[in-house]
This record gives sequence, structure tokens and C-alpha cells, in this order.
Amino acid sequence: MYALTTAQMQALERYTIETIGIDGGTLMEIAGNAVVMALREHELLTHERIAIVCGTGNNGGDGFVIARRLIDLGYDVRIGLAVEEQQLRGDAKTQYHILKRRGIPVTLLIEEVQTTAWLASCAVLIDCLLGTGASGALRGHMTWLIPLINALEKMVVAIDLPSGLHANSGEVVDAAIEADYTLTLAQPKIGCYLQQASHYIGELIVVDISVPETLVDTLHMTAPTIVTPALVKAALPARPLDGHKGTFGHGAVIGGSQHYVGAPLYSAKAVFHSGIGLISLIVPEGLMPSMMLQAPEVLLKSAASEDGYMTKEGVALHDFTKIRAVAFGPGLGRAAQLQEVAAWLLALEGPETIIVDADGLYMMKPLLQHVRATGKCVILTPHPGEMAMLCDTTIAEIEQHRFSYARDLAQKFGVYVLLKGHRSIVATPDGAQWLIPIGSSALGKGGSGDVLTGLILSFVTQRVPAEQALYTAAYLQAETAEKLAAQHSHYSVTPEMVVTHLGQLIACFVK
Ligand SMILES: NC(=O)C1=CN([C@@H]2O[C@H](COP(=O)(O)OP(=O)(O)OC[C@H]3O[C@@H](n4cnc5c(N)ncnc54)[C@H](O)[C@@H]3O)[C@@H](O)[C@H]2O)[C@@H](O)CC1
Ligand SMILES: Nc1ncnc2c1ncn2[C@@H]1O[C@H](COP(=O)(O)OP(=O)(O)O)[C@@H](O)[C@H]1O
Ligand SMILES: [K+]
Repeated sequence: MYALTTAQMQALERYTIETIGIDGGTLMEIAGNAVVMALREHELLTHERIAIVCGTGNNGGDGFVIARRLIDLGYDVRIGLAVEEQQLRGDAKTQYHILKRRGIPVTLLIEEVQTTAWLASCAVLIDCLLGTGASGALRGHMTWLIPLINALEKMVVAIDLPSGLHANSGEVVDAAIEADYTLTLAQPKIGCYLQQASHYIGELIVVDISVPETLVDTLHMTAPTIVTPALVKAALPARPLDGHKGTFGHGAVIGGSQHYVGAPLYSAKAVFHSGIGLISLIVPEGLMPSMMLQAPEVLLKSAASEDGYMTKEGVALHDFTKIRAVAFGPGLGRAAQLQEVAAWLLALEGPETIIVDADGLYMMKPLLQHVRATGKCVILTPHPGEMAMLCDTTIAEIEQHRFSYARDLAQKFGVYVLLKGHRSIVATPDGAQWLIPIGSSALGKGGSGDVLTGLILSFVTQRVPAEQALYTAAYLQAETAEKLAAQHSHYSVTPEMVVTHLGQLIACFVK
């Protein structure tokens, strides 16, 4: 599954119509029927009245097919048209005339008071006003109709996209349908994962309409792959029965400072709950008393420090020859001497992979141009604020163009990037991208990033390729948090709870 732009989606449809030979009208018929099947399969219909509201484009055309098929199946359906009949074009116009010839009435929704009463008498509203062809601010009757639908607080199912949400940017100019479910056709549109989209989409369900997914390859498209449970399952490291701690590898966390004691501990604990063989935790000497006994499974090592921050000499005393991967940054703080630690780490023989998070990102920024020459696998895991710092721009700019900033940073320096957020993105040095389609506000708490860093460290140490380690870690964390939130609320889930419950989710994947 991919997140596609409107132009990419149109190219797939064009190929299906012109090269495969399923003409546009047939495709609309298939799409409408596939939506009806999905509505039934997901039990989104009711035997009370259903309203289908249609616009002028092909999204409206889909609505006419859905309406006709639901009527044939015995549902009580009303159809509304939010534009004048003369404005209909192409396949949508053809479908409208099929309705007319069937004697199925269509109500013009061009007057607010009557439309309110018309909509209020229905239990479910199906939104076919605008799809991928929407542009700019709402025009015509949509300006009042969309806010009216939202105000009625009925169950709303959007077809392809919530009307008013921009398919490429996830932007909403004035208003957009606040759907409970979005049944998107063929492939999800990239805007479903950007900006305010999640406020409008509800649950996203992908409907197969005979536009094959393989066309993305056929047409040599570059599009983010959407991470599915199957991808996560395939990426989990093998765990041979006779494996020992050497098999599963030794990783290290370098972090902690006078003000941040908990962060490196969160990372180290997450590492241990996800299969690593050994974990060393290297912290400034002053933190040793508070760390002792907190995580007996961790090999705790002290580094000499100055002003509460570790020094290069303090870290370099330790033996890294057997360590496969290092996470640098949790609770590190910012101090001039930490830049020396970053430079030393990049040049260090032994660890193949370095994961850089939190303040480590500030220390590593001036060194990024040297990463390629080291031949190391360097992974950066910024949240939008850290990404803005790395890219010398603003958070708003990053949030508006998340995919391009992640891709550009990865390609510019030859690094792997996990751009965190409500929908996290993985980008690789060769331009590939993955999107984690889930996420939870239960994770919006200090410590969640540290847990994620630990998970990534654990997987790369177990020799999972970097991009897979990134999306697997982010997916497992988000899904665990969501499951916990269902029991304990989004308010109450803690990073520690996520760590201790990861195993339940991993068990579902490996059984
Ligand atoms: N192209 C295809 O082969 C298929 C397309 N399908 C459907 O077709 C949709 C795309 O169709 P269209 O390209 O006709 O686009 P839309 O159905 O989104 O309609 C676009 C039209 O709406 C009006 N409009 C645009 N922006 C507006 C605004 N801000 N305020 C008010 N009116 C506005 C304009 O008249 C524009 O031509 C998809 O979302 C999907 O639902 C499906 O039928 C499957 C097959
Ligand atoms: N509302 C949210 N929806 C989805 N994921 C979220 C949300 N809030 C936070 N997260 C996730 O929680 C983690 C927080 O990381 P970060 O900001 O680095 O936290 P920390 O305070 O631990 O450094 C990221 O993986 C981010 O994607
Ligand atoms: K729609």
C-alpha cells in the first residue's frame, strides 16, 4: 500500500483506462460497487434512512452508483445534489442520467433551511461532494453545506476523501467534512497523513477498485510505502532456539546528564524488552548512584564528566570493539565537550550503526557532512522541532512538507531519518520512504522518544536493516500505546507502561 499524490493516482487511473482497457464509466461502476461491499463488510450501514450527498465531479458520480446499488439492495436512500444539474460532466453526468431513467429522485441541495430538514431525517450521511479534484477555498453551496453536515453530528462516511481536505497537502482551507470513516479508493492519498487530516478522516479503509497496486512499480513511481502489520511481522529479527546473547548482539546507549537522569534509562529498558543480547548504558559518573539498581539487566558504565556532562575521554575509556550499535543522545544535554564525543563516535571503529536522538542531534549537526566518508550507518530520529533545527527552517515549514524534508535530509547526508510526529516517516539515503499510518496521543509525553530510540537500537543490534528497524520500532510503539490507551485512556499511558507491554504485541506478531 502506498500514499499517493493526486497526480500519481490519476496516472494509475489513466493507465487502467487507456492501457488496461477498463473504461472510465466501468471503473466508476466498479468503484461504486466496491464501496457498497465495503460499507456492508464494515457494518457502516443502517436500515434507517441514508443520505448520499453528491458534487459535480467523479466523486459525485461515485455517489450516484453507490446510491443506486444501495437502493437495489433494499436500503432507504436519499440522494442530494449540491450543484445545478447542468454542471455535471462526463461519467458523473452519465450516472446521473442512469438514476433519472431508473426513476430515482435526486433532490437539489441549494437552499439551507430545506437541506437541514432533509439531512436531519437521515441516520447516516455519505459524503460524495469532493474528491481528489478539489482545489482552493470552498465554492458555491459547499460553503454552507459542509459546515451544516458537521453540525448535525450524524455518522458520516466520506468517499475517497473528506470533502474539503486537500488530497496532496492535507490542508483544509475553510471547512471539511469531519468523517467517522473514510473509504478511500484504490490507494490512500498522501494528504490523509499530513497536517490536520487525522481530525477529518476518522478510520481510513482502503477499497480495491481494480486499479492494481503493482502499477506503482510499472510506472516507476516513487511513493511512500504504508507500513502494515505484515511488513512489521516480516521485519522482526529471527530468534533461533539455540541463540545466545552473542547472537542477539551488544548495543550501547550513551546519554544522561545532570538534569536528565530518566531518558537513557527509558532507552535501555526498551532495548531489553525487545530481544537484544546485551545492553551497556554509559552515563556521566554523577548519575551512577541514582542509576544503580534501577535496571539490573543493564551493564552500567560511568564516564568522567565536567559540569554534569560527559567528556570524550570519559566515554572513550570503554571498550566498544564488540558493540554493534550505539544510541547517542537520550538525556545528553548540550555542552561544547559533547560535540567532541559526537566526532569521536563517528570515527570509532567497531559499532556499525549510530542512532542519534534528542540533544545528540544538536551535537551531530555540524558533522553530518562527514557521515558518508565514514561508511557508517547513521540514523537520525528528530521530532519536528529537532528537524527544523537540522534543516535550518521552522516547525510550520517542516509540518507542511514532511515527506520532502525527510527525503532531502536523508539524501543530502547519506543518513537514515525517522521524522517523528503523529504520522512518523522513515527516509533512506536512496530516496525510499515509509509511512507509519498509526500513532497515539498517549505517546505525547516526555520519555516516549527515548523508548523509541531504545527499540531502534535493539533491532539494529539484532541486525535488522535500518529502514526496517525504524518502521518496526515506530509501529510497535504506536500500536502498543493505542492498545494501552483503550484500557487506561490516552491521559494515563506512560512510556514505562509502553515498554512493559511491548511484549504482548510482539507475541501476536510472532505466533
Ligand atoms: N478518475 C477515475 O477514473 C476515477 C475517479 N474516481 C472518483 O473521482 C474523484 C475525482 O474526480 P474529479 O477529478 O472529477 O474531482 P472531484 O469529484 O473532486 O470534483 C472536482 C470538481 O469539483 C469542483 N470543485 C473543485 N474544487 C472545489 C471547491 N473548492 N469548492 C467547490 N467545488 C469545487 C469543480 O467543479 C471540480 O471540477 C475521485 O476522488 C474518486 O472519488 C472514481 O470514480 C474511480 C475512478
Ligand atoms: N499525538 C501523537 N500521535 C502520534 N505519535 C505521537 C504523538 N505525540 C507523540 N508521539 C510520538 O511520541 C514520540 C515522542 O518523541 P520525542 O518528542 O522525541 O519525545 P521525548 O520527550 O521522549 O524526547 C515520537 O515517536 C512521536 O512520534
Ligand atoms: K468525498
